[in-house]
Amino acid sequence: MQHRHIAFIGAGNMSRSIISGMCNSGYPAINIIASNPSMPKLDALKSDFSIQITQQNQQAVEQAQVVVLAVKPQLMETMCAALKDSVALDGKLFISIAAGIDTARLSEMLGGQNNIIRTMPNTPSSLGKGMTGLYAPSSVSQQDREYAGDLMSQVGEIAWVEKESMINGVIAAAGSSPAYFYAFLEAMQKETQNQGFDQQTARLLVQQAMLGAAEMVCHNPQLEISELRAQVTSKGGTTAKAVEHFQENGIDKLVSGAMRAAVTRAEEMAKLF
Ligand SMILES: NC(=O)C1=CN([C@@H]2O[C@H](COP(=O)(O)OP(=O)(O)OC[C@H]3O[C@@H](n4cnc5c(N)ncnc54)[C@H](O)[C@@H]3O)[C@@H](O)[C@H]2O)C=CC1
Ligand SMILES: O=C(O)[C@@H]1CCC=N1
Repeated sequence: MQHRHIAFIGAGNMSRSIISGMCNSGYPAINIIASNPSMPKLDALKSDFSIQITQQNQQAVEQAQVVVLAVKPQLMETMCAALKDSVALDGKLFISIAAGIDTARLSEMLGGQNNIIRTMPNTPSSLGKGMTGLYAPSSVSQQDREYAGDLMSQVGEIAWVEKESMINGVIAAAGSSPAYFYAFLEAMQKETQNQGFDQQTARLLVQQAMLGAAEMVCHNPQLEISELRAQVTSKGGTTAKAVEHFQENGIDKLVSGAMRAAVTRAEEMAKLF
């Protein structure tokens, strides 16, 4: 990928994951700068990856061709207002990773800049196992799209969406969803402990089952997920009873309700911020 000068505004978990993926795949650290109001996360980034650091956003952005907007959604407006008043932004590519702020609103926050790509990554990016959805309005060049796609490919798989509203679908399916799996595993671990196992063994049992199941899905793209489920489910056996219990208690409705709640919240956030 092109090694453009890139600034990360906000040096939190997501920025760290992306920076780690970039450095591991040979992106020159000298071309990466991160800014954050406090020093500890910056110091860690410098010592782990030898990137440039600063506490001044404008200093990071001045030299950068690409600016990653990586602060929490509720802080985006104040951060962008200070930025547009202190640095010339024309000609730069902006890549937002924030949930619930659309490109039109980001453009407004940035004083009319319109070279903006929206992305929605997830936390497994920290292990290079991320899933990122991307959206670019038609005003963004092919070269800039390629750059953003290459960038997010450093930390996992990517999928472009045609319509911006579909980014909210990406949030529900991939951005937020690691937490759904954790919630499911927490419940499984608890019940495994109820069955008499100690905490550590209970965790090992459920986490290894989850890892194995995930690998089975990834390594068998030719099989529908329902077929993989069928392979575990002996007629009249234990799995059939467990799956029946899920179905009788409305697993599909529960899951779709949770995903819709995530989409609805993303829509609400778009109005709030
Ligand atoms: N955590 C997740 O699973 C995901 C988060 N996101 C989005 O990523 C963005 C960042 O999230 P995280 O990295 O999890 O948050 P985080 O809280 O770890 O990082 C945000 C960083 O921004 C810094 N910051 C606050 N005000 C600032 C300012 N004015 N200028 C520069 N830096 C400032 C904070 O000190 C913090 O280090 C959010 O917008 C979130 O919606 C997107 C996908 C997944
Ligand atoms: O919960 C959130 O709002 C963010 C976006 C996706 C994951 N975490």
